[in-house]
Amino acid sequence: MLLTSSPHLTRRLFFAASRHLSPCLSPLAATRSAPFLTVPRTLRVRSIATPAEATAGFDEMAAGTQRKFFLLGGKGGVGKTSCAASLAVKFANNGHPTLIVSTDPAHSLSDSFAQDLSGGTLVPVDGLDSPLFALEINPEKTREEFRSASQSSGGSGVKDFMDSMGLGMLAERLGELKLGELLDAPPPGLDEAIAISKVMQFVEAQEYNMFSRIVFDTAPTGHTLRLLSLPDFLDASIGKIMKLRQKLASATSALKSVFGQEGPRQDASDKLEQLRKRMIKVRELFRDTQSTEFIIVTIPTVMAISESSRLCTSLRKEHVPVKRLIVNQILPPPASDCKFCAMKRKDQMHALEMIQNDPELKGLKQIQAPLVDVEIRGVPALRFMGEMIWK
Ligand SMILES: Nc1ncnc2c1ncn2[C@@H]1O[C@H](COP(=O)(O)OP(=O)(O)OP(=O)(O)O)[C@@H](O)[C@H]1O
Repeated sequence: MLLTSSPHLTRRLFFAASRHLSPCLSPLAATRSAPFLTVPRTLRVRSIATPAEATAGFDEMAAGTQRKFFLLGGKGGVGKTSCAASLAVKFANNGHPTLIVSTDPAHSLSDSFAQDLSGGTLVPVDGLDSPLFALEINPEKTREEFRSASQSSGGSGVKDFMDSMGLGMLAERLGELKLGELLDAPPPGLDEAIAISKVMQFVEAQEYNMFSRIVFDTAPTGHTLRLLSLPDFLDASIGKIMKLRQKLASATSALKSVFGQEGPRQDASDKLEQLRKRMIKVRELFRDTQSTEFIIVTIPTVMAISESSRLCTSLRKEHVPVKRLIVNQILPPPASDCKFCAMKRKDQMHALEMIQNDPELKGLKQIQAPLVDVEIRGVPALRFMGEMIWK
């Protein structure tokens, strides 16, 4: 079994399990003439690219036992899950009971850890000495929970019912507030916002107090931006529902016996109020510089860096703390006369220069991570990646 707490041994075992690409494409090819198990890999992957911070500042990230949240996000396929999972493993190895949460509807935590972490509940990750748990949020389930609470508290079902009771005027008001639209056809991104509120529910509960580091593997940029702006929208929308419910309560007091649903309606009302409170907490959490940090993950291509710059602008607009930028999958200088590698590397260097000149990104602490010639999969590989990135 590929489990060990020794970084050196981990590296050796990881390499032993490695699958090799074409020597031309392999950034490590030049050093492969020597038996590869004995070559210190850290030396081989350090000599890359343009100015970057020497370390990620992991000590600062790991300092203190108060709970901290790290959200990793960026363009699709840049390595968000690998970076998030490697950070979670490193936190756990440093003694932090850690939870990694995927808010990406297309979960890949199970693939990244090479073990089944699905099911929408906390699952312990095997292969570590210290506690690491994973949670792949099930958006469909949370959407249904929200929908049923909403439907029973003023959605289109209530509207039809009120029409039939001859309370057309109130029904029109419902129409004005577009509640039917909100409740019957939730806007894109609602799944994630609800999912995050679910996470709050988890972290508020006593038995989850143990986690001092919570790492979020978020969905690609578009979804994540909607997630970050939705708490405001939902807070306002739910607020409207709540106000309307109060109006309804007085307007229909004479018909109470007909409605005859005080118990269930109160339940639904409470659920909405709880949801609204959680939304406010989520919004506060996203903006709290003491406890939260959004780490942008990118790769050295013009497209990815342009998108990262826009993401950074949006995060700042939302007052989400962002300090670090991971530039993943950087090719080391080609050690052979591979023209493809030379061209690719030149392209990457050009993209890295963009970061230095980008008003949004140039102030971030830049962490460069090399493209390695094996797929990052399983705890030993993630531990290895964590040692490269989170220094
Ligand atoms: N530095 C790296 N070197 C080599 N392979 C890498 C590196 N980083 C990530 N990968 C590989 O790239 C692929 C995509 O990585 P990952 O799933 O972490 O990206 P993602 O941004 O989370 O993707 P998605 O947007 O689809 O969720 C995986 O096969 C992973 O092993």
